Amino acid sequence: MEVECTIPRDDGSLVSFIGFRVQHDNARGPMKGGIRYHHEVDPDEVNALAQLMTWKTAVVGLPYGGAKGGIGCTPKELSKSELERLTRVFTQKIHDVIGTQRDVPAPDMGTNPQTMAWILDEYSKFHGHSPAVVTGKPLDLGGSLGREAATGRGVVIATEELLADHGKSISGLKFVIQGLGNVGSWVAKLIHERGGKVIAVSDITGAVKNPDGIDIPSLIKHKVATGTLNDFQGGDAMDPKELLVHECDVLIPCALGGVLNKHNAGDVKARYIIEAANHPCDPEADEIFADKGITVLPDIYANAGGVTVSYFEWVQNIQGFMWTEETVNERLQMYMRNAFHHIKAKCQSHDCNLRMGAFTLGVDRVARATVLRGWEA
Ligand SMILES: NC(=O)C1=CN([C@@H]2O[C@H](COP(=O)(O)OP(=O)(O)OC[C@H]3O[C@@H](n4cnc5c(N)ncnc54)[C@H](OP(=O)(O)O)[C@@H]3O)[C@@H](O)[C@H]2O)C=CC1
Ligand SMILES: O=C(O)CCC(=O)C(=O)O
Repeated sequence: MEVECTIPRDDGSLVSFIGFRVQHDNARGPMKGGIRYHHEVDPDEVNALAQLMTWKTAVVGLPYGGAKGGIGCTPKELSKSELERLTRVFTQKIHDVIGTQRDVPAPDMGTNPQTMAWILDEYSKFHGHSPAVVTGKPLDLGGSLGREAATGRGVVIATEELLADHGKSISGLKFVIQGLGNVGSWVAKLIHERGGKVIAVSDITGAVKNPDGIDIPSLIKHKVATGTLNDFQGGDAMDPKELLVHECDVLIPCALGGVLNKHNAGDVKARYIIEAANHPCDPEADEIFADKGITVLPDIYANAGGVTVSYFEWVQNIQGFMWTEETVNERLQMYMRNAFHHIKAKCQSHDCNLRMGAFTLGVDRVARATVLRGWEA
């Protein structure tokens, strides 16, 4: 669905944005997926991201299908009240296609718990108080403990599983991270806490490196205070284009799609790539990585911690009972570990790599639900 959202700017002038909600599949349950605010949002991208959600929810065994939404805008150029008006108008246009048992949005790039609070409030004007219509909400409105950190925490659990499978652990390895937003900052923090050396980090404002390991809590403090990585005293500035091909053990893209492609894949020096972002590696890059013996942990598994804790949030809202953060984190670990073992089993039975194993697992589960419902052609 494509909708035009016209809002008054703070100066009274009118401006229009195009918003999308794509619902890909609901064989396994209500559709689920984030809403992205970014200037590159377009129908093809939202469609591809919605499909990824279908396979992702199936890979981790959640009772959901897949959807995704977005608005083509640059959130940093809009004031808080303009973002609120835009989110409310978008919700007015899509309220009758989303719903607790139909399609449940959540945050993605450029959106956050406040965005979800506005959607919840606007949706509830039409349908009555409906906390489970969105996840990733603020705690005061029924959000779950642990959701903010969940995608990053899931990425780190997935990384631990992969490294353990190769007889390694995070401690002492060198990591490079692209993006220091919700996902990237939690990935960096948790890797640092586990003794990994984060030797280079970038965001949209620049990149910083330190071969001895960056003090991540100080870097995050600096970014929160200044809004940028520039002028951080605990490392040297680097060319952001160099970041993805910087020497390291593990490369973790946590920002945009398509950043690893035929132009730079041949120069990547990492031994492992963990897809914390959605589709950061294009198919040509995948082939180059396979030839170079670089192991890629695919997005539909690696970043599934976010939607897993979104599921926990939805369950808590429906039950009207809040879990402790410890319970959320323990159950997240269980889902991520189980999924890794199920993917590995597919890799073994089909003699394929982790991406193919994850897709085979997800597609099989969706196909079984489709057939059981009697929907097959
Ligand atoms: N949030 C979630 O729960 C989930 C997110 N994902 C995926 O993870 C990725 C990141 O999402 P999230 O952290 O939520 O988004 P955020 O908007 O919180 O953060 C995005 C980060 O990417 C940085 N960035 C943007 N463009 C560039 C660039 N060209 N080079 C380097 N850094 C860049 C931003 O920089 P700056 O800080 O300067 O703006 C910011 O640090 C996306 O691909 C998303 O789809 C996947 C699963 C769940
Ligand atoms: O938490 C969710 O429901 C969706 C997260 C998401 O958009 C994603 O995994 O890409």
